[in-house]
Amino acid sequence: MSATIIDGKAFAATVREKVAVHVSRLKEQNGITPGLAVVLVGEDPASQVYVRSKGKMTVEVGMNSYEHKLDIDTSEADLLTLIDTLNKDPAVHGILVQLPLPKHLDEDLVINAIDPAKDVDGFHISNVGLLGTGQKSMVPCTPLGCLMMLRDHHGSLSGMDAVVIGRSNIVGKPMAQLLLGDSCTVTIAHSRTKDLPEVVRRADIVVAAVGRPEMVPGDWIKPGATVIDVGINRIDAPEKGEGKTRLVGDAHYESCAEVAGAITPVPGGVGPMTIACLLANTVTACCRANGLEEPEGLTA
Ligand SMILES: Nc1nc(=O)c2c([nH]1)NC[C@@H]1CN(c3ccc(C(=O)N[C@@H](CCC(=O)O)C(=O)O)cc3)C=[N+]21
Repeated sequence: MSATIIDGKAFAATVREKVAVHVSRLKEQNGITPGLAVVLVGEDPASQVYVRSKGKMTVEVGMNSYEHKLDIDTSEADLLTLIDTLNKDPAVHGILVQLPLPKHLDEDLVINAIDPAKDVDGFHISNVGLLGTGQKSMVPCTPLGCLMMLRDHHGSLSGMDAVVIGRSNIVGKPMAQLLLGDSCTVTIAHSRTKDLPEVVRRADIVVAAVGRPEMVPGDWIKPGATVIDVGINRIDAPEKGEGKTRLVGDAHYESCAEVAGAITPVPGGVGPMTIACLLANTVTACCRANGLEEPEGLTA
């Protein structure tokens, strides 16, 4: 059997298209332009690339993009002052503070200083609590993108066995909540899980989100299962030439694709969906802030 490739890049383009339609409607009918503020502390090259790509796509869908680049040794007080200003700015509907932050800054404190209504990452404790209790919230972008692809591929997820590998606050835990919300039987596996291969072999849906290159081999996958690969790992690729690298996921793509029913590639899978969902969340936040009807199909 050879897996269907779930084309996250193409799917993300359709999500951005929907976002763009809603943005133009907001502009024409309501005179409102959604705005997304991205805060980057320090000069991590990978983070700079992501921030640039987010800014570009924000503008492409017709929204306003506000980039705040702060010095690596910015004080916590100064960062909190900026967040307070953005919280109060009516032109800003979404705020994203790029993670990880430099070590001298308390990540939890900073995230929880964001107005939950503008927390388009869905990382604020109040959004985490709302999601956990099945109430309307801002949903973390990566798990939301995974859910959209799964719903698109399967229709209903009800009754399916899902295994999420990884228990992070930004992917594993919210992913499990979303799958539970769609009536999957959910297992969260992690580094201490006993007999991980056996646990994964039971799954109809495998979400790999650990950040370990190619750690899930094909012989862990139940024939026909769907593999959602959240990992984006850069590894050496001497076969491409000296000093060259390539991106791989947390699943071993070739062997998994032989047994899976469907699989997301890396790159071109979950990554582009994460950014598309960030834009979707910004439109949702803008509609909620203005008491307007929310776009359909762009939230959980
Ligand atoms: N507050 C916060 N929110 C985030 O959502 C957040 C963050 N901090 N910090 C960094 C990570 C990383 N992240 C990615 C998004 C898209 C791709 C993406 O589109 N990747 C392409 C490949 C890009 C390449 O070629 O390097 C792909 O998978 O096809 C990757 C990584 C969001 N993050």
